[in-house]
Amino acid sequence: MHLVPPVSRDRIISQFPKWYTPEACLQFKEHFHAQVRTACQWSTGTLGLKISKVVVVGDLYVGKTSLINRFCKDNFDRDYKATIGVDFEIERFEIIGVPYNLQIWDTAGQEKFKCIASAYYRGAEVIITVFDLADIRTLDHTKQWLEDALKENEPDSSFVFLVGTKKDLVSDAVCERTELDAIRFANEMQAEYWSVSAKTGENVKQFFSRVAALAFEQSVIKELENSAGHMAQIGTGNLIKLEKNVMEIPEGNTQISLGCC
Ligand SMILES: Nc1nc2c(ncn2[C@@H]2O[C@H](COP(=O)(O)OP(=O)(O)OP(=O)(O)O)[C@@H](O)[C@H]2O)c(=O)[nH]1
Ligand SMILES: [Mg+2]
Repeated sequence: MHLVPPVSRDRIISQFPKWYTPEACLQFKEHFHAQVRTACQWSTGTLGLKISKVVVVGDLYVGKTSLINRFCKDNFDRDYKATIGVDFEIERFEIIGVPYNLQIWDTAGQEKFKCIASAYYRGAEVIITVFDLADIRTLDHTKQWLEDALKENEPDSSFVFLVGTKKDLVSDAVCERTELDAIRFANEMQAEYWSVSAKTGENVKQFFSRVAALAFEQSVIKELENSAGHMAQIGTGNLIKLEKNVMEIPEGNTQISLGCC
């Protein structure tokens, strides 16, 4: 029998992680939705794994692989090794007591690999669009990267993040100036904005915790809506039994409109 090791402490999320800046933030909430918390409390402890797909896109050399490696392996390589096509990592979390995985797809920024990479955009619950804070031209290209990724997905089905990397390479003044432009872009892209450094690790854990919490909550809400208040299936093959009157959700309501938490 294979025993699955426990999720590491820094992947256990019990409070809703905070945004980076209120000027480009997807949700201002500070707590998990009350109904989501209730549903998760009812889980039996024998849940299968729930998984969300995350796709990371952006120009070559902006630091996509480094960002993922800092988070998943806690390392940083100064040498550039171009990603060829795509690669992925699976990162385990436990969110308000429920096991949860992010499948993080790292794609190549080089033009010659774009057609391979774009084949993996489909079904992304989260799209992370990356640029280099030390190379402002890469910010200009983020809208095109996002457009290409959105084309492969249902409208309004993905959370979008805009991430400026290599924060350690720019002064605070340059970072602040670039952030003004980036926040404008983020608002136009309906994205949440973050500045990070894979080299120092600044904001990397906070960023991915935020990604995981938003994607987790969204997927639970979708399943509660689909279950129409009888039996919510959280993840493949795992059942969360719910009191009918507790979980009733108005029909056709796709917004998060379950009352304030
Ligand atoms: N100083 C600094 N360098 C970084 C940072 N992130 C990445 N780099 C460097 O930037 C270069 C490119 O990083 P990668 O992560 O390989 O870039 P990529 O976006 O994955 O590139 P492609 O795979 O070709 O699309 C490497 O030499 C990294 O060491 C950072 O936060 N700070
Ligand atoms: Mg790469």
